[in-house]
Amino acid sequence: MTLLHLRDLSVSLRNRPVFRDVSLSVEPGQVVGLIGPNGAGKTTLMRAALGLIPAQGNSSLAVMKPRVRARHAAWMPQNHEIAWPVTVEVLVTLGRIPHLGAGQAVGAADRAAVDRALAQMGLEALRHRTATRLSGGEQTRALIARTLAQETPLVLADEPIAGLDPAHQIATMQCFQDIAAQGKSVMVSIHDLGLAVRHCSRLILLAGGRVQADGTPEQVLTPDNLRDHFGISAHFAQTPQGPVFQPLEVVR
Ligand SMILES: Nc1ncnc2c1ncn2[C@@H]1O[C@H](COP(=O)(O)OP(=O)(O)OP(=O)(O)O)[C@@H](O)[C@H]1O
Repeated sequence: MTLLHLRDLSVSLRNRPVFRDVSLSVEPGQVVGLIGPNGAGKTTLMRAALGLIPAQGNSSLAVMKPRVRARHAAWMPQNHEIAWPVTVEVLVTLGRIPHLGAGQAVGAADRAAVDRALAQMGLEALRHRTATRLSGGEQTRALIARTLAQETPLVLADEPIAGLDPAHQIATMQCFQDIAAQGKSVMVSIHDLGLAVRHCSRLILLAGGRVQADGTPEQVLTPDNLRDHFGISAHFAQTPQGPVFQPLEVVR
């Protein structure tokens, strides 16, 4: 079952084309890293795929009714600010709203999903703290937990690991791999190519208004693509500890 299908998706913002004719499918079991330089259109692509902004072409998510879509795809936006001074537990429980009927109270299954999400993000000790009084990285983890609590087949996350410490960056990417191993999929925009090559099964390189490459990290992070679309050179090696990618120099 395809979890996301985009066909010829194009977006212009204020009459400026951001990207055009993007076609792709996301199948179960994938951690898809959406990569590209600043302003390439990664956020815009995910928002258009979700139907949050107008687009030309087709997105299988955008045509769903909001309630159906919220059970199919969870969305973590790039802005990691929390608006309300609720506890972490309450914030994460908000992820269960798509699963509740009108007026239906949170039940045992919802509480279990919240507990799982808190554990996945290592937030048990913070569950009764006021979310707005957490550190920036802790707030980000709470928002990831809310997204996970939705327990959808597909997760779309916009730079979720930005601002996390190294251990939590790795743990979060491993959590996404665990989700994919359950037959779900995660699409994540990410600037840290070192973590992307280690934890993403597939990379989609968006640049110059187009998908420039789509495949395994080895297929996408070629010296030519790194030079042409990121303006860098890099060291990319397979090691006994897995693939290691280190950006080296700006080459333009
Ligand atoms: N509301 C808007 N109105 C007009 N232009 C916009 C708007 N939002 C984004 N853009 C433009 O669309 C382009 C793509 O922006 P987008 O945020 O999708 O890029 P991105 O790849 O996510 O970037 P980053 O890596 O910096 O987060 C940029 O040129 C940006 O200036």
